[in-house]
Amino acid sequence: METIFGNLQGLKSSQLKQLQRLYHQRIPGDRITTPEFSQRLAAISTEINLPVCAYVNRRGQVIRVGIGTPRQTQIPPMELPRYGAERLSGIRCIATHLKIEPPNEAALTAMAMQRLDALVVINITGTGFTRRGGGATGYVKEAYLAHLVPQDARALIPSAAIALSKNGQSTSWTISPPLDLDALGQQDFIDLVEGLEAEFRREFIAEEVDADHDRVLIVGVMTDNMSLQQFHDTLAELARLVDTAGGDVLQTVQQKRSRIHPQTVIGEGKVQEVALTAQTLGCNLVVFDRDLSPSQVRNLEAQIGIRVVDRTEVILDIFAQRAQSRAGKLQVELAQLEYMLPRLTGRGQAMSRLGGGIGTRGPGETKLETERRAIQRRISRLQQEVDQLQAHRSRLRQRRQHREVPSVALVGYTNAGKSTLLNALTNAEVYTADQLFATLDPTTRRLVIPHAETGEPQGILITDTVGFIHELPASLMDAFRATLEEVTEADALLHLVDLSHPAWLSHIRAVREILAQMPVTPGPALVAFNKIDQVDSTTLALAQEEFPLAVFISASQRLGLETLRLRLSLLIQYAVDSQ
Ligand SMILES: Nc1nc2c(ncn2[C@@H]2O[C@H](COP(=O)(O)OP(=O)(O)OP(=O)(O)O)[C@@H](O)[C@H]2O)c(=O)[nH]1
Ligand SMILES: [Mg+2]
Repeated sequence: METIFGNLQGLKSSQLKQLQRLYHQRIPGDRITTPEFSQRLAAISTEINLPVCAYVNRRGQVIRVGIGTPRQTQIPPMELPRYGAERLSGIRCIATHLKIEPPNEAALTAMAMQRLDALVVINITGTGFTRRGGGATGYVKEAYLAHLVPQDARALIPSAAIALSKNGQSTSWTISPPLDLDALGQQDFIDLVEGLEAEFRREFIAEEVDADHDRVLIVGVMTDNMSLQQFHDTLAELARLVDTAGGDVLQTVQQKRSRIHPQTVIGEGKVQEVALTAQTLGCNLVVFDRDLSPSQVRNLEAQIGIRVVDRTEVILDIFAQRAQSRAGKLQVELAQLEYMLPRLTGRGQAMSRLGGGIGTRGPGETKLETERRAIQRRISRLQQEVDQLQAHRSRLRQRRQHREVPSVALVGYTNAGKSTLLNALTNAEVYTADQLFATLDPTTRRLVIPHAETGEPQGILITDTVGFIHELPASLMDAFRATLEEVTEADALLHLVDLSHPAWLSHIRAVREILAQMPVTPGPALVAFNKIDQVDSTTLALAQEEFPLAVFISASQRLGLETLRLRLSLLIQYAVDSQ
């Protein structure tokens, strides 16, 4: 098909034919362009008085002709051949430009985004003629040859999260001095691209962190309803989540917006910047700091050209990696399917909205339907299993209650030190780590504390639970209901807070919000501030003032544990009395 891209309005059919005939041109494999081809392109461009771009592959075939600038005619990422940071796309662009000037930044950016082999910008004179028997001449004033150059991508990763500078200084390309067409025609193209690719490869290998780590670009959007502090906390937490999931965060791009862009979350220019940054750094994953709708993911992926995921997907991924027990795996699978299902449906709807016609009939839609039903069946099976699990746990709990052993559930933000505390109090051996969501499965242990009234030793049960996080994905809440029931069924809660974390106050709020959303109201809670070995006196004083009833401990240093036991017994006493 000889499609001419861009706005064709006002073109004569003879002009359209001339443009289409460009597709029949063949450029010798080792030349960037030939004087004949350049003149011909310039002649058409002069006649229609519009810039024209021709895209040529390594075999010298013209694969795309468009009216407009390189930026306007650029190939959408999804249609580009597969390429990575170590390669070029194998496509070059020969563009005409109506003014006498070197390639501008928009054109160079388009080159970088598509990882073009090269960009030739032909300045046209506005005059010229066609010799008898064909052969245009005199249309070209001069030409510029631009191409990407390898750079040390690590220099692009500042510790503070800033985007590429607006003027593109940090993207590396070179532009030749103005060349005449003969000089341009004599450039050895194969030498140029092979030399460049060898360098790109060398650099890529040198900086490759780990082949099976995702190379991640984070996108943060600061909206009016959040403070700068909140925004930074969110981004820092997202970076930790990505890290925990096994990704390397190479860059963070931020945008301030009063409202989220409905189609792409961030604005059009920012999407371009993300695409460019991701290409330049060789990222293979873009992570957004908020939940994305299925159509937002689609739009973004189409424009950026690499996989785009949201925060929930990262959390689900961590859970999937952590799940050890059968129950844990079951609940994670359920959460993942529940997250996936509306996204599948969404895709189906989008496809049907395109209307009937070639490509929309046949197995596409039906396959999706079948897939959807299969997933739904699996979800109900899993849900049944979770119900059984729930019933089993509840029988265990009844047996305990029957023996009248009071119970306390350890709750708190992820990484607060819950498992460390359980281990310190009961000599349990629960896995602890400076990672988010180290624990998925609840562990219950017996703990002996003095009775509040008699002072006699009494046994209670204490359960370590899965950590909470801001905006805990709804699908996780649902899937983990069997596990979370440990929280609602306990007589009382011990709410552990990492006081050494700068966002401790907002962590308390997040935990309380999640507790408030639980179907059954949990028992009374005692707040315990942990990691006081890492806390300065100002913070300590502030916490004491805000939470006069709280206990201060260090689980790992075993500080304040005696006081904690005493306060726990008071809490139990109060909880049991008020039941
Ligand atoms: N400095 C200090 N570090 C602590 C203290 N208590 C726990 N930690 C550390 O905090 C990190 C998290 O501890 P965990 O016990 O795994 O935390 P958790 O609340 O169970 O976390 P999740 O299971 O991931 O939700 C570990 O690296 C612990 O060594 C403490 O009192 N002081
Ligand atoms: Mg834990």
